[in-house]
Amino acid sequence: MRIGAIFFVTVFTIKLQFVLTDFYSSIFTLTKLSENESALVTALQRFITVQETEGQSVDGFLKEFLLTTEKIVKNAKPIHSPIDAFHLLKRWVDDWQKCFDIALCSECTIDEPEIEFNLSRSIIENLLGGWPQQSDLDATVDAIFRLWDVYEFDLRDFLRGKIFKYQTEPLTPLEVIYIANKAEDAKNSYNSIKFLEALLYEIEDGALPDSHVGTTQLVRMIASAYNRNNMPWKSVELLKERTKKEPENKRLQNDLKYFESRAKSIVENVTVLEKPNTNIIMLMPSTRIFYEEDMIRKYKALCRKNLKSQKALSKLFCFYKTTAIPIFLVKAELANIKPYIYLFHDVISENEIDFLRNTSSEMLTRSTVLQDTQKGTMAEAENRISRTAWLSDIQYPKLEKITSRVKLITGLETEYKERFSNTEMYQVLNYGVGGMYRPHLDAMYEAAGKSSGADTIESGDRIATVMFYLSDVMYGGATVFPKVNARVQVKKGSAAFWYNMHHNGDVDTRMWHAGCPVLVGSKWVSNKWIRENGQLFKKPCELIQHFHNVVNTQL
Ligand SMILES: O=C(O)CCC(=O)C(=O)O
Ligand SMILES: [Fe+2]
Repeated sequence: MRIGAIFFVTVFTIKLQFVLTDFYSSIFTLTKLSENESALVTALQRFITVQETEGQSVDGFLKEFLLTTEKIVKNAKPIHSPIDAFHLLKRWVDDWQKCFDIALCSECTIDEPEIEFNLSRSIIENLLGGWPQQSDLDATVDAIFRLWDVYEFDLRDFLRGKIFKYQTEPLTPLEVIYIANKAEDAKNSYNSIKFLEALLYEIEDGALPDSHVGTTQLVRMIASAYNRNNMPWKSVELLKERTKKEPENKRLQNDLKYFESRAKSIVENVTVLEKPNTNIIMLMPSTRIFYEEDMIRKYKALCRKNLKSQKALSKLFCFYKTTAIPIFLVKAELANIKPYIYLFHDVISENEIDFLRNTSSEMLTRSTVLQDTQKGTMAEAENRISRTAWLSDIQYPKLEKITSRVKLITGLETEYKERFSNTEMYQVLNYGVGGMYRPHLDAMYEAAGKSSGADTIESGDRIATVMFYLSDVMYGGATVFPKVNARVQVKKGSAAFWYNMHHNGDVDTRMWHAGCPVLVGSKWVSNKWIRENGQLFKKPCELIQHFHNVVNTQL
């Protein structure tokens, strides 16, 4: 019986049809996790009930966790923000795992509730293609730091679950300390101290509960962090303030004495806690692309502008087409003047968007970052936090209609073929927590850190990009062009179009662009890359006039 049980569990565990290497890299996969949590709750409820009916004592953690999680799952909200993702992953990686560990029983037989409960885990793991790991949680904390760095949202609001006008469940003090510790582990004292200070102020103001962590303990943690950063005078200041409130506290007095002597012994006290250079480069050090500081500064500034009001946005680069424009555009290109990015509104229907997203969904959960690298290069895969699916016009003839529309709006040949093609398959992307695509050029040439494959030799390079927006995003996620100071806001049903190459075949190095980190929402886009092949006798732009009623180039 016992051997049977072990065999049964093992079969379920190893019979994964596909393996998800991570969950954080797409909001879609995180949503799958959230949708399956109620099955875990049901399994835990059943486990507790059976144990109680059998007169066995039930572990206190299980009962308490069930109570809180039942409520959360009942009122489950979509996974929109990094806070939602953090809560979800923390539960799956730490708490649910702890439940199964508690119920793990090597001596049990198959008819015992422990086996049934652990089996339910294997079934769900099998269904999902994996179980979230510590690395998912770490990536989510990284995303929080990256988003704070780029968007500079109010940290105290953030702890209360508020990101600009979006409101979700607050972080618990223990969760904030967890995040602060992760920053400390990454030698990022600035973030660690800022998160702890925000927590202290929130607790002192009564906005967050101080359960589990007393404010005294928090003050001691902050003081010691300042001391580690050669700012013992700051530790002294904090503790002096605190000892006034708790004159009897011996620990505080001891700490104070120690920091006072440290302050005296240090010749040069640091006066300001330096914000580390936590730009997005440092988060993915293995990339082969080196960014100029200026590019990153502009990238961040453009991403941030995205959060300003529509009114402020409309002052930016703005350009309307008339029937006379195409000629003017060609001239502008030849004269090496500012390149243009066209924005088309309502260019893809709800029905087509659903088709692209739904058809990709299953592929997204199967595709791993590694599979993605087979199409591009390692550097390309590391450059973005998203999941990717490729849909071919041949396999899905419904897509041909969209492809002919691309031909109409661009004036370029767009037929998709397996070889010597005018275009590539549709690439559908869903971004993850803080998901982004770092600055890059779409053309495949070497200097952009990409290697070109056989298809590039046969079909030519990516002469132009048409990118459809398949979702709205509440905050963040704009497409920005740091070298030409342009930004395209995410708008469901719109498409952006630009040339990646000059008419002489050289890559247009002004067209560096990036997907800004997604702050709140789930961003879906689809690229249709147009190749050089077959475009020789085309006069790009000419056909735009036939479509000018859907053209709006306001960026
Ligand atoms: O998502 C975005 O805004 C940019 C995506 C992009 O540039 C790409 O997929 O090549
Ligand atoms: Fe791109």
